[in-house]
Amino acid sequence: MKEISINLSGSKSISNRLLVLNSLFHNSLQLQNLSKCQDTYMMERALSSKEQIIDIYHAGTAMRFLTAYFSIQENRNIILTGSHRMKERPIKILVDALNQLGAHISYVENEGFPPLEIKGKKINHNVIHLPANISSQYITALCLIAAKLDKGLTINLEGKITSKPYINMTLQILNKIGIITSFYQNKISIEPINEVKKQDFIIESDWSSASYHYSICALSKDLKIRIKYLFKDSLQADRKIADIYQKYFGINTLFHENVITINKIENFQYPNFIELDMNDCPDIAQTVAITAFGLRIPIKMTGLETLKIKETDRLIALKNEIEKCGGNVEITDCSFELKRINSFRENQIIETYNDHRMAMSFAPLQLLFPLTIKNPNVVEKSYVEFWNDLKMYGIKH
Ligand SMILES: O=C(O)C1=C[C@@H](OP(=O)(O)O)[C@@H](O)[C@H](O)C1
Ligand SMILES: C=C(OP(=O)(O)O)C(=O)O
Repeated sequence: MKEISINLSGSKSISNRLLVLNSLFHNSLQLQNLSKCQDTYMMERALSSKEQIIDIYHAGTAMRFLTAYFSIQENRNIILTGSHRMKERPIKILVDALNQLGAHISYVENEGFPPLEIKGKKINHNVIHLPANISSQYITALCLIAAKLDKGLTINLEGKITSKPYINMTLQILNKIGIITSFYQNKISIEPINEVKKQDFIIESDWSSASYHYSICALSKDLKIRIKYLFKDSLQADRKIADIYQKYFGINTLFHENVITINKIENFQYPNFIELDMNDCPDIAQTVAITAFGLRIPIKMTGLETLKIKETDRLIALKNEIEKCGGNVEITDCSFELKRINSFRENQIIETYNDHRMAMSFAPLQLLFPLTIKNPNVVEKSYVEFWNDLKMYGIKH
């Protein structure tokens, strides 16, 4: 059996939260294993920028978290902008919430979308209501600045809460650095604090990046993959990949100290049909869809209402590209169903629509049949070493 060892960099979600907190709390945190990805670079660059126009390119977390961050930087006026796609990703819920709290944010081009003009000022109010069904990043953005407000913040969430583990991640990070929070039913409360203690924070590696190695393991003949610095008890939503692949795709995960090993379970009985709610972990929907396609297992995923406002409309992108390769897909606004898998159509050119996860989720299919991934460098948004790591499996771009 071939054994491969992979070293991933830190979680992009954890890294981008900690960078904002570090900036708010005078660099009290000594961060280790920070993500090397482009979205984290964009966050670092924005936080140290002295410019008036700050461009965060494709980074959703940077756009949302920095909107809140800059709104409380007194005496600083900036324009926060991003890529063409970022200007299509909605931000009104967060802007309305911050303005209701006392911030001064306006739209430079289209109402409800970046770019934003943010006039930093002291925020006076400390209770807010906002819809929770569009993006958890709006809620995280508010949580990150909450302890810096004089009276802290109470956030009342309305409707279904999407991507909830990401909110839990934010609150657990706040707790770890000494900020008191509570999250009960639909109400989050965060207490004010002036300073946090000087401390080290070691960032767990990125489970979303690990998901592509799970897919490779599932589509390979016989592989054992070791991935460093991933934990059973993780802050990350996409840790769920281990459970999904164990249950449906026959991949066993062993958690050792500081490292996991994954391999195929012998004589695994694959299901005839898979049904999954992905509302907690939207970023691995593409990985799971492609593994199911490669293994020829029909699958229905629900809870995907946020996929259409990510780097691209991921539901349409998945349908288009899977159908090119021989699948039959039906989508709605919030679901994806791979109904039939005909014979694989080789040598297709896979469009990536500027979405890193389209490139990375389709790449493992090359273990089964040849295909070409267009604009392979999009992977840098979250996983700079992706193609280098895939060379170890003989997968090239
Ligand atoms: O808070 C975070 O770090 C993230 C939250 C999720 O976004 P939504 O809450 O918009 O689904 C996820 O898709 C994104 O990649 C990262
Ligand atoms: C959706 C993603 O990122 P963001 O929303 O932060 O741009 C992602 O990484 O899949």
